[in-house]
Amino acid sequence: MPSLSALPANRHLSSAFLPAVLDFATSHHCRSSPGAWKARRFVVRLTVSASGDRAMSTSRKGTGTAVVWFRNDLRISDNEALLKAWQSSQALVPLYVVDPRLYGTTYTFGFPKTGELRAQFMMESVADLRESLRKRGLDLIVRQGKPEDIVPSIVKSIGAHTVFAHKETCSEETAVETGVKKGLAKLEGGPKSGVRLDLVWGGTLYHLDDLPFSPAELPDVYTQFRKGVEYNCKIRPALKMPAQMGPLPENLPDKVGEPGDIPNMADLGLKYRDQSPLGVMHFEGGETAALARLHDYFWNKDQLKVYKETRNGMLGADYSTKFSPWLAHGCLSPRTIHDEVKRYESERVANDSTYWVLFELIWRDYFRFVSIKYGNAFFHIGGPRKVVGKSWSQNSVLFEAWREGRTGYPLIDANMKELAATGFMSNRGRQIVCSFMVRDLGLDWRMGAEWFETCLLDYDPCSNYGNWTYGAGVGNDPREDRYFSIPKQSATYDPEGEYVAHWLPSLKQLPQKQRNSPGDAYLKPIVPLKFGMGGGGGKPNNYSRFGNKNRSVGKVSRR
Ligand SMILES: Cc1cc2nc3c(=O)[nH]c(=O)nc-3n(C[C@H](O)[C@H](O)[C@H](O)COP(=O)(O)OP(=O)(O)OC[C@H]3O[C@@H](n4cnc5c(N)ncnc54)[C@H](O)[C@@H]3O)c2cc1C
Ligand SMILES: Nc1ncnc2c1ncn2[C@@H]1O[C@H](COP(=O)(O)OP(=O)(O)OP(=O)(O)O)[C@@H](O)[C@H]1O
Repeated sequence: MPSLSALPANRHLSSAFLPAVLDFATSHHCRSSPGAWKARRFVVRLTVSASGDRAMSTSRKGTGTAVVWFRNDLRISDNEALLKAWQSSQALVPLYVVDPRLYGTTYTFGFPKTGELRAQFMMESVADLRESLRKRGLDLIVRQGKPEDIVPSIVKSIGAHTVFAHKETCSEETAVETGVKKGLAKLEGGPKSGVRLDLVWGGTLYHLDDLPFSPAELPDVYTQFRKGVEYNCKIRPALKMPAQMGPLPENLPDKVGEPGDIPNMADLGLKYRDQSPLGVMHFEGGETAALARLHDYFWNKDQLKVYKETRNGMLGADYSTKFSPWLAHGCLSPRTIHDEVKRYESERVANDSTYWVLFELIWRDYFRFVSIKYGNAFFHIGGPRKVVGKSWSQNSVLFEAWREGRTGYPLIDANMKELAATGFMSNRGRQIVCSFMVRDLGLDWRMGAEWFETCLLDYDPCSNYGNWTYGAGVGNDPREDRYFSIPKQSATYDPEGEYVAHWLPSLKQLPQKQRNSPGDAYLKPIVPLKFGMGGGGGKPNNYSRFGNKNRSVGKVSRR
């Protein structure tokens, strides 16, 4: 079987390569059995005891028909819901439901719930999934409506015994799961009809069942979580998927009608808009593009070995992996990335950088598990820590200036323009604009979080609200007063003003050193900075958790 590194460089994977790419897996095995955390306490141990292999069987012994309901798992590789549906049936129907609520408005401030660029990315991902399923002898049924109505109606038409899907954690998504369950229970025969919704866990690096603590006991500090999982758990290998997964049920069109068109932007009530060519790269939705990016970043460009030094950049495709949009929609699984990191470490080099990609993916896991622990508090103004007594302004003049990139601070304005034009912003930029909005403008952090929810290609409720509550001092951060000084951040991360001039062309005419403090040559700052332009202040943050270049990493490195 060809390995990823044997694939064609600098372009998307050809269809001929895809099935082989999807089947790669490593020989790592998981220590825990499902549900094991329930019986365990959080005990940090320095060794991992292997209690047996947990290789997923890929034989098909099922009966009847099953449905796989695709949600934020728009991939074939490492897809346990798909694999289980295939194993438990003789015929399988893949289904994607375009839920109109996702194209409504955000909860508190009424922004578009899904902006045009993310909607486009999602539909590209669905189209790519359909192509890949067709190559495996299946197809994708696409319907518009509420999953609570559509899933049971498809089940009824084809007489399926089980619906397999991935479990989500936030209340909007879990409410849909509950609705689907209820809809299935209402089918002829009621709950006794025996049609089941089988929700499987599958979007994280560490499996929920393998955690050394229950979600309720999850540590409130990231480092404790990370050490707990690193010392006690093994990451499961990406699942092997069968090369062919057909057949579809006989006479499927007679039962359910045509497979259904993938909506265009007008169908979703949106206008087509392309990502700005000024963006870090063009993000194309779908697993094919995701695997091509993984291959390109790790193997062609060999960037993984320097990731930790470059990851705080803001310009260009390769300062960081750019995996997040694909991860958010499940086009790429973190375990696939992990397997590839391990292969890279054995074939090329293992260093702090190769580890650091996993370190960041553990942050992603952490916020997902935190969302289980804290439920809707994650979205409330007081956050997981239920902070009360802080005054939060909703001043629309300040907010509009922030959102449109007109604050008079080039670093803020450039980042906000990049977000609106491309649906992407660097991690460095996100931290800075969040701090400025909350600490300097004193605005309600939820306005920022909801605007990010609209715009980001990689929007994911857990990572977004987790990071916003963290940045606003109401989340999982031992420090409440994390402040990013704009002068310091500009001097460290954009000393020549290249980034700001890229997004604010009028600054190009200024000498490089002046671009981040242009004085009268740019807009008047909308507010003074909390700690002035000196760049210091009471508690500036040059020592963020995100491991910038000023920080010694020895303490967290496992090596
Ligand atoms: C205010 C704010 C809001 C954010 N909202 C989101 C969001 O909605 N969706 C999202 O995926 N990320 C979010 N992030 C996290 C982070 O900024 C992005 O994941 C990262 O910039 C994506 O670029 P990359 O894939 O090149 O990351 P890399 O630096 O290459 O990191 C690799 C992967 O690690 C994960 N990761 C890295 N940093 C974080 C982090 N701080 N929290 C969680 N996971 C992380 C991502 O999955 C990322 O793809 C947010 C950060 C902040 C400060
Ligand atoms: N996937 C998601 N994306 C964005 N926001 C979400 C998501 N899931 C849940 N939420 C948010 O969760 C919150 C749920 O609010 P709701 O009023 O239904 O419950 P609540 O009364 O606030 O919570 P509780 O009943 O726990 O007190 C809303 O703020 C909603 O926007």
